Order: sequence, then structure tokens, then C-alpha cells
Amino acid sequence: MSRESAFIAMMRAIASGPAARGLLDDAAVIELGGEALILTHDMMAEGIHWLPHASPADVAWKLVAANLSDLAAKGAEPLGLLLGYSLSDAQWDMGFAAGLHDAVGHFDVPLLGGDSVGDAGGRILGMTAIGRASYRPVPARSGAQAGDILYVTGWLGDAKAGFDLENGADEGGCSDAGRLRRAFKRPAPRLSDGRALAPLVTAMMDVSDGLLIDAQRMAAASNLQLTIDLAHVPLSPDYVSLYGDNTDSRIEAASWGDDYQLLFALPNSVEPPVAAVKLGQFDSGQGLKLTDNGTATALPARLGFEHG
Ligand SMILES: Nc1ncnc2c1ncn2[C@@H]1O[C@H](COP(=O)(O)OP(=O)(O)O)[C@@H](O)[C@H]1O
Ligand SMILES: Cc1ncc(C[n+]2csc(CCOP(=O)(O)OP(=O)(O)O)c2C)c(N)n1
Ligand SMILES: [Mg+2]
Repeated sequence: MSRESAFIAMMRAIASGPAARGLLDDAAVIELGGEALILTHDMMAEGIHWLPHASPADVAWKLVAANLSDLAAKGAEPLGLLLGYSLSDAQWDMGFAAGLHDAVGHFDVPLLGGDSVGDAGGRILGMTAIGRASYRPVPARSGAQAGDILYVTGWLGDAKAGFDLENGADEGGCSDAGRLRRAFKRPAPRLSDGRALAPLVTAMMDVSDGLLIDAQRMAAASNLQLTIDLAHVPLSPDYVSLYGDNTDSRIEAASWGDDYQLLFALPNSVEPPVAAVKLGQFDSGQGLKLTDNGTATALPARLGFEHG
């Protein structure tokens, strides 16, 4: 067990109310009369979530996007943001403020407040995003049913490719390295897809730590077995131009993380109303199984990103 999951397990014993959803979901859900408030908090730290030479404006953008992605996963409409900020040098602070200004304008979500601290011993940021549910019951990770199909929006692995390029990797034959870099630095939360999907899905979450680990969490929360076919993992042509299309490159795309796509379950009879690919199927039983073009294959040792 990672230090992160051990710590969350301790928090689970404290977070006993129904709004916390057993700390088994992307966000808390507070039912208020005929409405539901959705609340999520994400932290980012230099060296862990962004490279030391990253632009502070990009860091601000990603902090907003990662938080809004958890709202998207619950089909929510953003209402506001609160920022936790460790003061840095004046130039970094100004760059961050400029990026935050751009991001709140782009996503049309107000900054409501926050708190700042000096000399924190490193750049560590926190953000709370508050949203309003567009559909109730608010989709959970735990609602998938045996026989449901698992889908994912967009491509997986582009953020990993963008990270490698930002870290100095050769662009090789990649035709749109800028798009890959943006996928890593300025991910796009799937807010409108989330709202379109919320009335139809039996379960939904975003993919932040990696498809395999996040899908395993959905299967565990739903108390089902889930089989994913590696051949169905959606790779972009740009990703394939850098890493090829083979078992290793598919496993990397399915386990590196930072994708911020939506992962969701639908009954077999329901077609998704947004662009998405089928990854696999839920069955009665437990655990994550992997196939490659229909043939059973071993799970990799590492399913995704975990802190500690
Ligand atoms: N330090 C913490 N204190 C309380 N709850 C936490 C803490 N860290 C994570 N959680 C909770 O654990 C669950 C899983 O968190 P996480 O995997 O980070 O979700 P996500 O990837 O969607 O942001 C969520 O319910 C989250 O609120
Ligand atoms: C410098 C750097 N190294 C590695 C990564 C890869 N990475 C760091 S955290 C993470 C997963 C998402 O972060 P987390 O804090 O777990 O977000 P949450 O799942 O809570 O939304 C990934 C893929 C990165 N973004 N930046
Ligand atoms: Mg999430």
C-alpha cells in the first residue's frame, strides 16, 4: 500500500458523513434541498506535478484544470475556486497570477478567495473547486453494474509524451509536438462531456493517476471485476510517432497519468452521447484483468501514479 493510500485510509475513519462518499470518489457531494454542491480539492507541488523550469502561468492553468476535471467527472457546473498559495519570488507570483487570470476567464469560473503562506520550504499549491450538480443522483465511481461497458473520452498518453518533450526528449517524427506539450501543461477538463454523460452513466470518474489504477478504483468501488483490452487504449498519432504502437507503449499510456479524460460505465444498450472508445466490460467478481486483442495478459507491476 502506498503512503498516500494508507493516509487516505486513516482519513476515511474520520470522514464518516454521507457527503464524503466514503472518500471513494472524485469529490464530495452535499445535498441541499433540490440541489447538490460538489466539492473537490487538489494540491500540486514543484518537482512532483511540474518541472522546475515550468512557466508559472502554465502551473496556474493546470491547477485550475485538474480541479475542474473532478467537477466534470460528477457532471457539475463550476461555481467558484479557492486558492492555497505558497509565496514565491515576485516574478513567479506575477506569472502565476497572470495564468490564473487567464484560466478563470477561459473556464468562466470566479476566484472566491483562498490563503497564502510565506517560506513554505518549496512551492506547494492547493485549490478547492465548488460546483453545482447538473444531474442528480450525482454519478459516483461505485455504480457500475455487471455487463456495463467501460468507455474513455479522448486519447491517453499525450500528457506523458508532452512531459518527455518538456524534459528534453527528441521531437523525432512528431508532427504536432506543441499539442502534446499543451496536453501536459494545459489539460482540458471535460466539463461539457461530463454534463452530457451524467444522466446516462452508471459510474464516472476522471483519469488523473492513470487509466489502469483509476479503472481498478472504479471496479473496486462498484464491487465488480473489470476487463480492459490494451488494444482498445486510444493512442494519438502523435503519441504513436514518438513511442510506436506496441504493448509497452500502450501500457505506458494506460498507466502514466495526467490525462484528465473521463472514464465511465454505460449499460450495453446505451450509446455514449460524446466521442469515446470502448475499453472493456464489467462482470461479477473482483479485480482488474487485462487482455491484449482478446488474449489474457499480465497486469504491469505499476498501474499508475501514487504518492509515497
Ligand atoms: N489529505 C486528505 N484528507 C482527506 N481526504 C483526502 C485526502 N487526500 C485524498 N482524500 C480523499 O480521498 C479520495 C481519493 O482522492 P484522490 O485519489 O486524490 O482523488 P482524485 O484523484 O479524484 O483527486 C477523495 O475522496 C479525496 O477527497
Ligand atoms: C515533474 C513531474 N513529474 C511527474 C509528473 C506525473 N504526475 C505527477 S502527479 C500525477 C498524477 C496526478 O496527480 P495527483 O496529485 O495524484 O492528482 P489527483 O489524482 O489527486 O487528482 C502524475 C501523472 C508530473 N506531472 N510532473
Ligand atoms: Mg478525480
